[in-house]
Amino acid sequence: MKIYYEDSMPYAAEFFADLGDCQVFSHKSITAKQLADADVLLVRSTTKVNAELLAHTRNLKFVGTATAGTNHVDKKYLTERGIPFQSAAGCNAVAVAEYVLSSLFIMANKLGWQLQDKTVGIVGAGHVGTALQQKLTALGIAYQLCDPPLQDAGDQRSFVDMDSIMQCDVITLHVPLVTQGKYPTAKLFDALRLAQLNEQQVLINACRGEVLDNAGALALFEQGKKLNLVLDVWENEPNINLDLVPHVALGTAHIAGHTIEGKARGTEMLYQAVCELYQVPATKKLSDYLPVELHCLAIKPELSAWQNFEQLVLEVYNIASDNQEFMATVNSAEQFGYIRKHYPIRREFSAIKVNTGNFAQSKAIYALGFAKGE
Ligand SMILES: NC(=O)c1ccc[n+]([C@@H]2O[C@H](COP(=O)([O-])OP(=O)(O)OC[C@H]3O[C@@H](n4cnc5c(N)ncnc54)[C@H](O)[C@@H]3O)[C@@H](O)[C@H]2O)c1
Ligand SMILES: O=C(O)[C@H](O)[C@H](O)COP(=O)(O)O
Repeated sequence: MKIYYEDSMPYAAEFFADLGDCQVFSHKSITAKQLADADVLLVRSTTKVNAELLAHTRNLKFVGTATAGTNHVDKKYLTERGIPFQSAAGCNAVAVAEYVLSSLFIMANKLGWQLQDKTVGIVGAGHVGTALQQKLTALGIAYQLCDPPLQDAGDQRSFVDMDSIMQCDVITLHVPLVTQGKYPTAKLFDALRLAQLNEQQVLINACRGEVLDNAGALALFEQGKKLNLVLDVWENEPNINLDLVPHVALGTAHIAGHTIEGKARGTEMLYQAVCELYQVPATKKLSDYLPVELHCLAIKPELSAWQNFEQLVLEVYNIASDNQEFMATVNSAEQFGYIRKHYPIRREFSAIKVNTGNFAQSKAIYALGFAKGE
């Protein structure tokens, strides 16, 4: 079996080496001819999988993306050719939820907020939206959910419409990029909707850049409109609109899902899918490879409950550092790609033990996802 995998998939060599002849490739240089003998093609979102890329493949039996988003894959074309496809749904939901939580603490400091008084509007209540819902519940922060497709499908949670979402203090977007159908998400936040936001609201986009009209946002900024935007994703990556960058409150290079766990879980999910397809027992698991985190944090009794929540969250992931590097260095498509490719190892809360002692809010700390200390 000839397996081609993208070089940004952590632990791909460890997972796939025994299954066949593995070839690692870069999205920058891969050609249709090189893939001619592929049986299995494994990518992340930087490789566009379409008729052009697969033009020479004759034996292709599986395409997988180790990501949640699938808009870089022409699924219709794969179906027409009868090639099974699988994504890694949910692999990085916790990572994105932790990114949003870090943004909330930093934005609360900037705006002089008490987070416990604010309401978060979650648009898209799938894997990421639900992971975020759980963390907000742990902290006792109010939220509203908007997800018409899930509501139609009979999800029993309580949902609101976009008009109610527009009243929330924070609006955070977690939808796939959908260009057609009953509930499209492309430019869901167009210039008209952006103009309705007031200067006390915060809008976070950590799903796909095309869900928010970047040119529209820039035009509003240039007209003097004050918007609090947190952008992890940008239209037309990696050729993003660099003029927009200095206007955003927090900006990052599409790394919300880039914890080591989030990325590696994607690889593991594709390993399981390939094993199933080839009816080989899946004997390897992520915990065989993930570095054991020895870091242990402690509650500080002299701080309030909310100060403790904040110090724990920011100790594990502080978006302000990523924002600082992004703002200082992003000046081209190449640099955008460079930041992503060289993103330092980031862990999820679950890798960090917290000693809570007799802290009254211990339950909340563990419900946030931290591991139990002594
Ligand atoms: N920035 C990152 O690193 C990162 C990481 C993970 C995912 N993502 C993006 O975020 C998206 C969501 O991820 P997920 O794992 O939660 O996916 P998911 O499929 O589990 O959930 C998406 C939810 O959005 C809902 N939805 C679709 N159209 C909608 C609309 N018009 N209005 C409201 N809700 C709508 C769906 O019903 C679904 O429940 C992915 O498709 C991907 O594009 C980005
Ligand atoms: O859709 C996803 O899973 C995320 O956007 C993911 O973080 C993309 O990561 P990349 O493929 O660019 O490494």
